[in-house]
Amino acid sequence: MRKIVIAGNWKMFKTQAESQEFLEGFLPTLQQTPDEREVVLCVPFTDLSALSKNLHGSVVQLGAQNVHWEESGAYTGEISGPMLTEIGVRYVIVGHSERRQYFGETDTTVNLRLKAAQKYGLTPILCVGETKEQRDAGETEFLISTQLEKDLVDVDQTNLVIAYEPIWAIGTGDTCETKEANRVIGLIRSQLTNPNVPIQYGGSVKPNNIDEIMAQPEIDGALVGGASLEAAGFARIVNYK
Ligand SMILES: O=C(CO)COP(=O)(O)O
Repeated sequence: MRKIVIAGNWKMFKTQAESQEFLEGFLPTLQQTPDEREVVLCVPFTDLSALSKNLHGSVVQLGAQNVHWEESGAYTGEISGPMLTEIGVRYVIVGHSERRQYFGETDTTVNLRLKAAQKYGLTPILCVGETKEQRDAGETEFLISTQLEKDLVDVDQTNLVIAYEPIWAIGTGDTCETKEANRVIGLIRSQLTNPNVPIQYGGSVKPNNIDEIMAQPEIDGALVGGASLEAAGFARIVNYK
C-alpha cells in the first residue's frame, strides 16, 4: 500500500515566534489523525531547531526546503544533509519550481541534491511541473517525463516522494482540475521503477478542495503552500475525509 504524505511548505514565512504560535494551534488538532497519514512541516532553516524540540513525540515530521550535495565545504549560504539530520529533520523538498525559477536550480543540481539527501538519511520530496505556456503548447507530458528522466538518475525510488506541482496553479487559487491532476500523476507513476512512490499534488490546495483531491485514486497526498501557514486550515487539510 502507498503511504499518504501531507506536507506543508512554509516557503519564506514565519519567524520562530510565529512558528511557535502555529504549533500551539495545530498540534492539539492532530490527535484524531489516522496513523497512516504522514504529516510533514517543511519550514525555513531558522525555524528547524526550535520546531524539532517542540515536535518531539508528536506525529508531525520535520522537513527542510533545500539541501546541498556536499557533506561540508566552502559553499556560503548552503546547508548540508548531516546538518539537517543532526537536528531531527526527516524530509527535504528538492527542485521546487521557485528554486528552479529564481535560484538557477537545474535538473543536474536537482539530481545531485536528491542523491545527497538520500545518502545522509533524508527522504527527498522531488517537485516537478509545467508552466502555463508549456501546458498551452501541449508540452506537459514531455516536460514532466524529461524532468523525471534527468532528476532521477541513480536515485533510490524506495526512499522518495514526488510532488506534481503545475506552476500555473501555485499561489494563484487556480487549482488543477482534480481529474487532470490524477491523470498526470498516473503518467508520472508509469515512468517510475517503483510504483509505490507516494505522489502528491501541489498548487492551491485548500481546506475546501482537499477532500476532492484526496478522493482521486492516483493522488497520495498534498504539498501545501499558503494554506499550511494557518493552523486551523492546515489541520482541516491534514484531517481530510
Ligand atoms: O508551491 C506550493 C507548495 O510547494 C504550492 O503553493 P500554494 O499552496 O500556495 O499554491
